[in-house]
Amino acid sequence: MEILKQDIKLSVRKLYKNFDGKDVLKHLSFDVKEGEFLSVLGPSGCGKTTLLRILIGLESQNSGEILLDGKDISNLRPNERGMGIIFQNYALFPNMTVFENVEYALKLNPEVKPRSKEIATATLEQIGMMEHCDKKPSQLSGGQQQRVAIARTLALNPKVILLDEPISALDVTNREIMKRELKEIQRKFNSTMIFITHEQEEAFYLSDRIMVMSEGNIEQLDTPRNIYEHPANQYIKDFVIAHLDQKLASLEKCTGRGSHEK
Ligand SMILES: Nc1ncnc2c1ncn2[C@@H]1O[C@H](COP(=O)(O)OP(=O)(O)OP(=O)(O)O)[C@@H](O)[C@H]1O
Repeated sequence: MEILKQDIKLSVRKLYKNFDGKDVLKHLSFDVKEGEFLSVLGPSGCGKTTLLRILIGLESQNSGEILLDGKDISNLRPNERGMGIIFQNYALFPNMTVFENVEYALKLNPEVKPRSKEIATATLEQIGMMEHCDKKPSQLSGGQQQRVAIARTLALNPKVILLDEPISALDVTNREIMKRELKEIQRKFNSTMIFITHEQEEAFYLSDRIMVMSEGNIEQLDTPRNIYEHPANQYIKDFVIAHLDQKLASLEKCTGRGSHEK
């Protein structure tokens, strides 16, 4: 799928990382479009987290470039990159209320500080958490805590939001709810999101495009439909398609519906 140059938000060029003599990212190149939800899908150890940590600046690459809105940010500090990150464990401040958690980083920025209350209120309202604004994180469900973590990131209006397996820590019911909410939030805020996951269904449900990785390489980068209909190689057939078909078959078995009835 071709991307027009003016649509590119983030551009990664020949990103290479070596840990203790092992090539963990093998010269990855890819673009992310403005407003796109891109999933990075791969098994444990394929380099997903390393990629995310390099993008946000928590880890440095051995070589390669990261361009955001055409500007080279490869060597900037994390807080200078204009990106936000949402971790699996939410990382909320336990002693602060929901409102204080969202307002905290806004107050640290002199430019937005005067409007910190207004921005925190608007974001919490949009995300449906204003009614819980005086609660501490421990008084919230896992899904609600995750929503606060998302509100805290969105309030800072980052150019790109990175999500490190944000759904995996939730129980099955909350995971389904969060999946739907995440998609809604992304549409509402028109955010550019890069979502790390090892769950095939999650990636297929949420993404505009999926980047499938194995052992530091990109195996395929395309829309869910194109990947399903035109798997690039045997790895995609085994790791992605076979898994999805298996899930579909067990779903049909549970509901008593055959594939011809779809
Ligand atoms: N700080 C580090 N020092 C040495 N090796 C590391 C370091 N961080 C990651 N690695 C190695 O790099 C490889 C990729 O790890 P990474 O965490 O990026 O994979 P992943 O796809 O995110 O896996 P998971 O889903 O289990 O988190 C692994 O072999 C891992 O052991």
